[in-house]
Amino acid sequence: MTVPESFQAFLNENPDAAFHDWLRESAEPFWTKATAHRFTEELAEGTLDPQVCARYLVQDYAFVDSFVSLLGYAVAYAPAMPQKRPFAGFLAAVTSEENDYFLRSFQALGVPETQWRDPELAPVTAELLSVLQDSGRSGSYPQVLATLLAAEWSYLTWGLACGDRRPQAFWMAEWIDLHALPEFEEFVTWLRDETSRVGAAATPEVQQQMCRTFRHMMQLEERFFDHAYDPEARR
Ligand SMILES: Cc1ncc(C[n+]2csc(CCO)c2C)c(N)n1
Repeated sequence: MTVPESFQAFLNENPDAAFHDWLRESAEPFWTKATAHRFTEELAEGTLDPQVCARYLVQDYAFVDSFVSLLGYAVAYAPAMPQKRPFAGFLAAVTSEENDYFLRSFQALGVPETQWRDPELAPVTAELLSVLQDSGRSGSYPQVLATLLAAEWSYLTWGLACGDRRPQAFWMAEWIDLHALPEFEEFVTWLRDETSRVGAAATPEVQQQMCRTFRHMMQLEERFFDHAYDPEARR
């Protein structure tokens, strides 16, 4: 089944659909591959190889650092206080509790400081960082929304799919918790509604750009998980 190229055509076929439905469906098969990946399944089952987990977290620490800057752009570009507030609240959370999680995990997994502080970036990480940077510098609120929503909504989706499975090891259990907490779900639900509000009112050109960015992000999210298993793979 193919997804209509424009949001208007998608709406004609699905009159009750929201803009974010079009984004998600247009991002297949990557959406499903990124939200039901072997990595998150092994995380939930507690069978994830600590070395795979360490490799992932080192790259992700670099990712989250750039992600925080993108949230800063969201605060700047958001039209008014009702939108700035949720971004600012989330920004505060990501720069406090989450940073602490990474540092404790690096210690428990035996990752030396030189490695997490100044890691050699995998090609997929470098590509992700440049998408974040380009979105941030674009000056476009819709573009920032599409990028943030891809990263957040996909993580919430696998987080909720873990259900109540929590392995013994804190570096696995807490990584699931971070992406399944009610506060996180509340923020992502708000972000999804905000993206749909802005996307539905945007020009067809801006809608296309949001759709391309969301799909590209999802492709990179899948490759990001793959990399933890096969760091030498080149794609
Ligand atoms: C490659 C990659 N993509 C998305 C996320 C999701 N994410 C980035 S920052 C943040 C805030 C709260 O955890 C969340 C959910 C990630 N960690 N790594």
